[in-house]
Amino acid sequence: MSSQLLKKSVKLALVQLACTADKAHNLSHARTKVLEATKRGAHIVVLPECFNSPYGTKFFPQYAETLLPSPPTEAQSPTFHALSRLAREAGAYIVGGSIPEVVDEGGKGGKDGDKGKGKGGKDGTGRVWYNTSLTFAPSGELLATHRKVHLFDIDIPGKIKFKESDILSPGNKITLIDIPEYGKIAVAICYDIRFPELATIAARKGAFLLLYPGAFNLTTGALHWELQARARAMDNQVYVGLCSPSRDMEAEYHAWGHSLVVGPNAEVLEQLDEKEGIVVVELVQGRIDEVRKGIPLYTQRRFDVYPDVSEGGKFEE
Ligand SMILES: NC(=O)CC(=O)C(=O)O
Repeated sequence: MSSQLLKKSVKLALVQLACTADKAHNLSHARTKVLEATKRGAHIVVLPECFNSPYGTKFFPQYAETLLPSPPTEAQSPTFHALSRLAREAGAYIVGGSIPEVVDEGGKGGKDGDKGKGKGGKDGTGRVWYNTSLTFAPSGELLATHRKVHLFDIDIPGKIKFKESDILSPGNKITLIDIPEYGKIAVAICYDIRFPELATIAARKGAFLLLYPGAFNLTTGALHWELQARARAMDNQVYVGLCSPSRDMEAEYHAWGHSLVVGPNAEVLEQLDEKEGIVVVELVQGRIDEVRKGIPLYTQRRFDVYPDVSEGGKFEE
Protein backbone atom coordinates (compact mmCIF):
# COMPACT_ATOMS: atom_id res chain seq x y z
CA MET A 1 0.00 0.00 0.00
CA SER A 2 1.32 3.41 -0.87
CA SER A 3 1.35 5.69 2.13
CA GLN A 4 0.74 9.37 2.88
CA LEU A 5 -0.17 10.45 -0.62
CA LEU A 6 -1.68 13.45 1.10
CA LYS A 7 1.12 14.95 3.18
CA LYS A 8 -1.15 17.09 5.35
CA SER A 9 -4.86 17.80 5.56
CA VAL A 10 -6.01 20.41 3.06
CA LYS A 11 -9.22 22.37 2.52
CA LEU A 12 -10.62 22.09 -1.00
CA ALA A 13 -13.21 24.55 -2.31
CA LEU A 14 -15.35 24.17 -5.43
CA VAL A 15 -16.92 27.41 -6.63
CA GLN A 16 -20.16 26.68 -8.49
CA LEU A 17 -20.19 29.99 -10.30
CA ALA A 18 -23.10 31.69 -12.04
CA CYS A 19 -21.40 32.12 -15.43
CA THR A 20 -22.76 34.67 -17.89
CA ALA A 21 -22.02 35.92 -21.40
CA ASP A 22 -20.08 38.87 -19.95
CA LYS A 23 -16.43 37.84 -19.58
CA ALA A 24 -15.37 40.83 -17.49
CA HIS A 25 -18.24 40.22 -15.11
CA ASN A 26 -17.38 36.51 -14.88
CA LEU A 27 -13.80 37.34 -13.96
CA SER A 28 -14.69 39.83 -11.25
CA HIS A 29 -17.44 37.56 -9.92
CA ALA A 30 -15.01 34.63 -9.82
CA ARG A 31 -12.63 36.82 -7.82
CA THR A 32 -15.33 37.61 -5.24
CA LYS A 33 -16.25 33.95 -4.86
CA VAL A 34 -12.67 32.67 -4.70
CA LEU A 35 -11.90 35.19 -1.95
CA GLU A 36 -15.04 34.03 -0.13
CA ALA A 37 -13.76 30.46 -0.38
CA THR A 38 -10.32 31.33 0.99
CA LYS A 39 -11.94 33.30 3.84
CA ARG A 40 -13.59 30.00 4.68
CA GLY A 41 -10.13 28.44 4.88
CA ALA A 42 -9.70 26.91 1.43
CA HIS A 43 -6.16 26.16 0.26
CA ILE A 44 -7.11 24.84 -3.20
CA VAL A 45 -9.97 26.53 -5.07
CA VAL A 46 -11.55 25.17 -8.24
CA LEU A 47 -13.66 27.04 -10.82
CA PRO A 48 -16.04 25.43 -13.35
CA GLU A 49 -15.53 24.40 -16.97
CA CYS A 50 -15.86 27.44 -19.29
CA PHE A 51 -16.27 29.77 -16.32
CA ASN A 52 -15.65 32.93 -18.30
CA SER A 53 -17.95 32.25 -21.27
CA PRO A 54 -21.17 30.49 -22.17
CA TYR A 55 -20.66 26.77 -22.92
CA GLY A 56 -21.22 26.03 -26.61
CA THR A 57 -19.20 25.49 -29.77
CA LYS A 58 -20.38 28.73 -31.35
CA PHE A 59 -19.05 30.69 -28.36
CA PHE A 60 -15.55 29.18 -28.20
CA PRO A 61 -13.90 31.26 -30.97
CA GLN A 62 -15.51 34.47 -29.72
CA TYR A 63 -14.24 34.01 -26.15
CA ALA A 64 -10.95 32.24 -26.88
CA GLU A 65 -7.67 33.60 -25.52
CA THR A 66 -4.08 33.07 -26.58
CA LEU A 67 -1.98 31.34 -23.93
CA LEU A 68 1.18 30.52 -25.88
CA PRO A 69 3.96 31.47 -25.80
CA SER A 70 3.63 31.58 -22.02
CA PRO A 71 3.21 33.91 -20.29
CA PRO A 72 0.81 35.64 -22.68
CA THR A 73 0.36 39.40 -22.61
CA GLU A 74 -2.59 40.86 -20.73
CA ALA A 75 -4.26 41.58 -24.09
CA GLN A 76 -3.76 38.00 -25.30
CA SER A 77 -5.18 36.49 -22.13
CA PRO A 78 -6.92 38.66 -19.55
CA THR A 79 -8.04 35.45 -17.83
CA PHE A 80 -4.49 34.13 -17.39
CA HIS A 81 -3.51 37.36 -15.63
CA ALA A 82 -6.72 37.65 -13.61
CA LEU A 83 -6.22 34.11 -12.27
CA SER A 84 -2.54 34.62 -11.56
CA ARG A 85 -3.25 37.84 -9.62
CA LEU A 86 -6.14 36.19 -7.82
CA ALA A 87 -4.01 33.23 -6.71
CA ARG A 88 -1.55 35.73 -5.20
CA GLU A 89 -4.28 37.82 -3.58
CA ALA A 90 -6.07 34.77 -2.19
CA GLY A 91 -2.84 33.01 -1.18
CA ALA A 92 -4.27 29.77 -2.59
CA TYR A 93 -3.82 27.28 -5.40
CA ILE A 94 -6.37 28.00 -8.12
CA VAL A 95 -7.53 25.42 -10.63
CA GLY A 96 -9.01 27.87 -13.10
CA GLY A 97 -11.87 25.75 -14.42
CA SER A 98 -11.42 25.97 -18.15
CA ILE A 99 -11.44 28.57 -20.90
CA PRO A 100 -11.48 28.37 -24.69
CA GLU A 101 -7.89 28.67 -25.96
CA VAL A 102 -6.85 29.62 -29.49
CA VAL A 103 -3.51 28.76 -31.04
CA ASP A 104 -2.50 30.26 -34.34
CA GLU A 105 -0.66 27.44 -36.04
CA GLY A 106 -0.09 29.64 -39.08
CA GLY A 107 -0.04 28.22 -42.59
CA LYS A 108 -3.06 26.73 -44.24
CA GLY A 109 -5.16 24.48 -42.19
CA GLY A 110 -3.39 23.78 -38.92
CA LYS A 111 -0.51 21.62 -37.86
CA ASP A 112 -0.76 19.02 -40.57
CA GLY A 113 -2.57 21.11 -43.13
CA ASP A 114 -5.51 18.72 -42.98
CA LYS A 115 -8.24 21.16 -42.12
CA GLY A 116 -11.55 19.71 -41.15
CA LYS A 117 -10.15 16.32 -40.25
CA GLY A 118 -9.85 16.84 -36.54
CA LYS A 119 -6.26 17.99 -36.43
CA GLY A 120 -7.01 21.70 -36.13
CA GLY A 121 -7.37 24.63 -38.46
CA LYS A 122 -11.03 23.75 -38.83
CA ASP A 123 -11.99 27.15 -40.24
CA GLY A 124 -9.18 27.00 -42.79
CA THR A 125 -7.24 29.84 -41.12
CA GLY A 126 -4.65 27.78 -39.32
CA ARG A 127 -6.16 28.52 -35.93
CA VAL A 128 -6.96 25.67 -33.53
CA TRP A 129 -9.04 25.82 -30.39
CA TYR A 130 -8.85 23.87 -27.15
CA ASN A 131 -10.84 23.65 -23.93
CA THR A 132 -8.06 24.47 -21.49
CA SER A 133 -7.55 24.57 -17.74
CA LEU A 134 -4.85 26.65 -16.04
CA THR A 135 -3.62 25.95 -12.51
CA PHE A 136 -1.79 28.64 -10.52
CA ALA A 137 0.28 28.52 -7.32
CA PRO A 138 -0.26 31.05 -4.49
CA SER A 139 2.83 32.85 -5.86
CA GLY A 140 0.86 33.55 -9.06
CA GLU A 141 3.07 31.14 -11.04
CA LEU A 142 1.40 28.96 -13.67
CA LEU A 143 1.84 25.36 -12.51
CA ALA A 144 0.08 23.40 -15.23
CA THR A 145 -2.08 23.53 -18.33
CA HIS A 146 -4.55 20.79 -19.21
CA ARG A 147 -6.32 20.67 -22.56
CA LYS A 148 -9.48 18.54 -22.55
CA VAL A 149 -8.35 15.19 -23.92
CA HIS A 150 -11.73 13.62 -24.70
CA LEU A 151 -14.02 15.91 -26.64
CA PHE A 152 -17.70 15.93 -25.74
CA ASP A 153 -19.35 14.52 -28.85
CA ILE A 154 -22.68 12.90 -28.01
CA ASP A 155 -26.07 12.46 -29.65
CA ILE A 156 -28.91 11.18 -27.48
CA PRO A 157 -32.00 11.42 -29.70
CA GLY A 158 -34.67 13.76 -28.37
CA LYS A 159 -32.42 14.84 -25.50
CA ILE A 160 -29.06 16.33 -26.34
CA LYS A 161 -26.66 16.57 -29.24
CA PHE A 162 -23.31 18.24 -28.70
CA LYS A 163 -20.17 18.10 -30.81
CA GLU A 164 -17.14 19.84 -29.36
CA SER A 165 -15.02 18.41 -32.17
CA ASP A 166 -16.85 20.67 -34.65
CA ILE A 167 -14.51 23.38 -33.43
CA LEU A 168 -12.14 22.07 -30.76
CA SER A 169 -9.05 19.92 -31.01
CA PRO A 170 -8.17 17.51 -28.20
CA GLY A 171 -5.31 17.79 -25.76
CA ASN A 172 -2.77 15.00 -25.74
CA LYS A 173 -1.60 14.45 -22.19
CA ILE A 174 -2.48 13.54 -18.63
CA THR A 175 -2.00 16.40 -16.18
CA LEU A 176 -0.48 15.58 -12.82
CA ILE A 177 0.57 18.49 -10.62
CA ASP A 178 2.95 18.22 -7.70
CA ILE A 179 1.98 20.56 -4.88
CA PRO A 180 4.93 20.43 -2.51
CA GLU A 181 2.96 20.93 0.75
CA TYR A 182 0.20 18.44 0.00
CA GLY A 183 1.13 15.95 -2.74
CA LYS A 184 0.00 15.30 -6.28
CA ILE A 185 -3.30 16.24 -7.84
CA ALA A 186 -4.63 15.43 -11.31
CA VAL A 187 -6.67 17.88 -13.37
CA ALA A 188 -8.87 16.86 -16.28
CA ILE A 189 -12.02 18.35 -17.79
CA CYS A 190 -15.61 17.13 -17.72
CA TYR A 191 -15.99 14.40 -20.40
CA ASP A 192 -12.47 13.22 -19.46
CA ILE A 193 -14.04 11.71 -16.34
CA ARG A 194 -15.82 9.09 -18.45
CA PHE A 195 -12.48 7.51 -19.36
CA PRO A 196 -11.34 5.66 -16.24
CA GLU A 197 -7.89 4.91 -17.63
CA LEU A 198 -6.87 8.55 -17.25
CA ALA A 199 -7.96 8.58 -13.59
CA THR A 200 -6.33 5.25 -12.83
CA ILE A 201 -3.02 6.26 -14.35
CA ALA A 202 -3.01 9.53 -12.38
CA ALA A 203 -3.95 7.78 -9.14
CA ARG A 204 -1.38 5.05 -9.59
CA LYS A 205 1.24 7.73 -10.26
CA GLY A 206 0.43 9.07 -6.79
CA ALA A 207 -2.43 11.60 -7.06
CA PHE A 208 -4.46 11.98 -3.86
CA LEU A 209 -7.11 14.08 -5.62
CA LEU A 210 -8.70 14.01 -9.08
CA LEU A 211 -10.26 17.34 -10.07
CA TYR A 212 -12.68 17.79 -12.94
CA PRO A 213 -14.08 21.21 -13.77
CA GLY A 214 -17.18 20.08 -15.67
CA ALA A 215 -20.55 21.02 -17.12
CA PHE A 216 -22.80 18.00 -17.45
CA ASN A 217 -26.35 18.79 -18.57
CA LEU A 218 -29.86 17.92 -17.42
CA THR A 219 -29.83 14.58 -19.27
CA THR A 220 -26.36 13.25 -18.50
CA GLY A 221 -26.11 15.03 -15.17
CA ALA A 222 -29.11 13.21 -13.77
CA LEU A 223 -27.78 9.91 -15.11
CA HIS A 224 -24.07 10.01 -14.47
CA TRP A 225 -22.59 13.07 -12.71
CA GLU A 226 -22.50 11.73 -9.16
CA LEU A 227 -22.02 8.16 -10.35
CA GLN A 228 -18.91 9.05 -12.35
CA ALA A 229 -17.42 10.97 -9.42
CA ARG A 230 -18.07 8.12 -7.02
CA ALA A 231 -16.86 5.50 -9.48
CA ARG A 232 -13.51 7.23 -10.05
CA ALA A 233 -13.11 7.64 -6.27
CA MET A 234 -14.05 4.02 -5.62
CA ASP A 235 -11.85 2.55 -8.36
CA ASN A 236 -8.83 4.50 -7.22
CA GLN A 237 -9.47 5.09 -3.50
CA VAL A 238 -8.72 8.81 -3.79
CA TYR A 239 -10.58 12.08 -3.32
CA VAL A 240 -12.53 13.39 -6.34
CA GLY A 241 -13.96 16.89 -6.93
CA LEU A 242 -16.32 17.94 -9.74
CA CYS A 243 -17.00 21.66 -10.19
CA SER A 244 -19.88 22.85 -12.40
CA PRO A 245 -21.31 26.24 -13.31
CA SER A 246 -24.64 26.88 -11.62
CA ARG A 247 -27.76 26.30 -13.74
CA ASP A 248 -29.12 29.11 -15.88
CA MET A 249 -32.32 28.18 -17.69
CA GLU A 250 -31.97 31.34 -19.83
CA ALA A 251 -28.66 30.09 -21.25
CA GLU A 252 -28.48 27.82 -24.30
CA TYR A 253 -26.76 25.05 -22.34
CA HIS A 254 -28.32 24.02 -19.06
CA ALA A 255 -25.59 22.92 -16.66
CA TRP A 256 -26.42 20.27 -14.11
CA GLY A 257 -24.71 21.99 -11.19
CA HIS A 258 -24.41 19.68 -8.17
CA SER A 259 -20.68 20.27 -7.65
CA LEU A 260 -19.43 17.67 -5.23
CA VAL A 261 -16.51 16.27 -3.31
CA VAL A 262 -16.26 12.50 -2.90
CA GLY A 263 -14.01 10.73 -0.40
CA PRO A 264 -11.72 7.76 -1.03
CA ASN A 265 -14.40 5.29 0.08
CA ALA A 266 -16.72 6.71 -2.63
CA GLU A 267 -18.78 8.59 -0.06
CA VAL A 268 -20.26 11.98 -1.09
CA LEU A 269 -18.76 14.39 1.44
CA GLU A 270 -20.65 17.45 0.23
CA GLN A 271 -22.78 18.32 -2.76
CA LEU A 272 -24.53 21.50 -3.88
CA ASP A 273 -27.87 21.72 -5.66
CA GLU A 274 -28.15 23.59 -8.99
CA LYS A 275 -27.77 27.11 -7.61
CA GLU A 276 -24.62 29.17 -7.18
CA GLY A 277 -22.64 28.16 -4.13
CA ILE A 278 -19.34 27.08 -2.66
CA VAL A 279 -18.38 23.71 -1.23
CA VAL A 280 -15.49 23.68 1.23
CA VAL A 281 -14.33 20.27 2.40
CA GLU A 282 -11.33 19.19 4.42
CA LEU A 283 -9.40 16.34 2.81
CA VAL A 284 -7.93 14.47 5.73
CA GLN A 285 -4.39 13.20 5.87
CA GLY A 286 -4.34 9.46 6.49
CA ARG A 287 -7.87 8.83 5.22
CA ILE A 288 -6.72 7.37 1.89
CA ASP A 289 -4.34 5.03 3.70
CA GLU A 290 -7.11 4.00 6.11
CA VAL A 291 -9.47 3.15 3.22
CA ARG A 292 -6.74 1.29 1.32
CA LYS A 293 -5.85 -0.68 4.46
CA GLY A 294 -9.46 -1.80 4.84
CA ILE A 295 -9.89 -2.78 1.17
CA PRO A 296 -6.34 -3.39 -0.05
CA LEU A 297 -6.85 -3.18 -3.82
CA TYR A 298 -3.38 -1.75 -4.12
CA THR A 299 -1.67 -5.01 -3.16
CA GLN A 300 -4.22 -7.27 -4.82
CA ARG A 301 -3.95 -6.27 -8.46
CA ARG A 302 -3.17 -9.09 -10.87
CA PHE A 303 -0.85 -7.69 -13.48
CA ASP A 304 -0.07 -11.26 -14.44
CA VAL A 305 -3.68 -11.48 -15.70
CA TYR A 306 -4.18 -7.99 -17.21
CA PRO A 307 -1.87 -5.09 -18.02
CA ASP A 308 -0.97 -2.27 -15.64
CA VAL A 309 -2.34 0.78 -17.47
CA SER A 310 -0.30 3.06 -15.27
CA GLU A 311 2.84 1.87 -17.03
CA GLY A 312 1.62 3.92 -19.98
CA GLY A 313 0.28 7.47 -20.14
CA LYS A 314 1.62 10.58 -21.77
CA PHE A 315 2.46 13.51 -19.51
CA GLU A 316 4.00 16.01 -21.92
CA GLU A 317 2.44 17.56 -25.03
N1 LIG B 1 -19.80 18.59 -21.03
C1 LIG B 1 -19.00 17.52 -21.07
O1 LIG B 1 -17.86 17.60 -21.46
C2 LIG B 1 -19.44 16.18 -20.64
C3 LIG B 1 -20.85 15.87 -20.33
O2 LIG B 1 -21.73 16.71 -20.23
C4 LIG B 1 -21.13 14.45 -20.12
O3 LIG B 1 -20.19 13.64 -20.16
O4 LIG B 1 -22.28 14.08 -19.94
